[in-house]
Amino acid sequence: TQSTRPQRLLGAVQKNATRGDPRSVVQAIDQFCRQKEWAMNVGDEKGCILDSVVSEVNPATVLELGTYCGYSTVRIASLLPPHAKLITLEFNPDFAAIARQVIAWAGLEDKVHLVEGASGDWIPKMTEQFGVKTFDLVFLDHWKDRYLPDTMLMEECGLLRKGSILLADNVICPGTPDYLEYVRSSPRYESQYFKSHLEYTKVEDGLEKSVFLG
Ligand SMILES: Cc1ncnc2c1ncn2[C@@H]1O[C@H](/C=C/CNC(=O)c2cc(-c3ccc(F)cc3)cc(O)c2O)C[C@H]1O
Ligand SMILES: [Mg+2]
Repeated sequence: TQSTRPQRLLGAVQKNATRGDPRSVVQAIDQFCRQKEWAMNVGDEKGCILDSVVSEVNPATVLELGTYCGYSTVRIASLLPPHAKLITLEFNPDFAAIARQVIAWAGLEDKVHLVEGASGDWIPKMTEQFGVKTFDLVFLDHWKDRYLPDTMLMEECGLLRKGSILLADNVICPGTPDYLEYVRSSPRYESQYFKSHLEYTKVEDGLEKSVFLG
């Protein structure tokens, strides 16, 4: 039977990356996506912006919405301090299965909790299930029409504190117009756009970094 693109991406990691070396996993995926098959990972160019925001925030608690194959999960987790926790939500079981193996190959399973399910169902359960009070950093990279409703849900559930950072991928391409309008016009956020390019292409895209002001 035919393999899927995520399965072929995992194969490239297992073939070209060194077990326990997150940077080699990231490099193997970027090489696969540039040379073989495009895939919707945040990629190397926007990935450097992601790295700089993670390093600056130095978060103890991170929430990622939309794991896919685990590329950004590995990038983020590899930069976390010792006892920090990254919870990543993925509702497609096939993607989740691939992501688990990518995260394991990188040797980061102790820092990552991959939860299979929909963000809308799990955001309200974060505190009771994982003992998380608030998130220091949220990386939004799931269905683009879910960014705004999930942000409002996180506010309602008290998961954001004064200074929590939201970092959103694809605010230009494919685009998240309602989310962008919200974080840029709301007095409760201070937003900044990081211009970049759609992963592995010359098309414009960027990340929006928004600080929750409480
Ligand atoms: C609500 C919810 N809960 C849990 N997991 C969720 C979820 N919604 C999606 N997910 C999971 O996240 C992943 C979805 C990500 C959606 N990302 C995209 O659709 C996406 C699309 C492009 C793109 C750009 C130009 C083009 F021409 C074509 C594609 C680029 C990107 O960087 C993207 O993130 C996989 C899915 O199972
Ligand atoms: Mg994306």
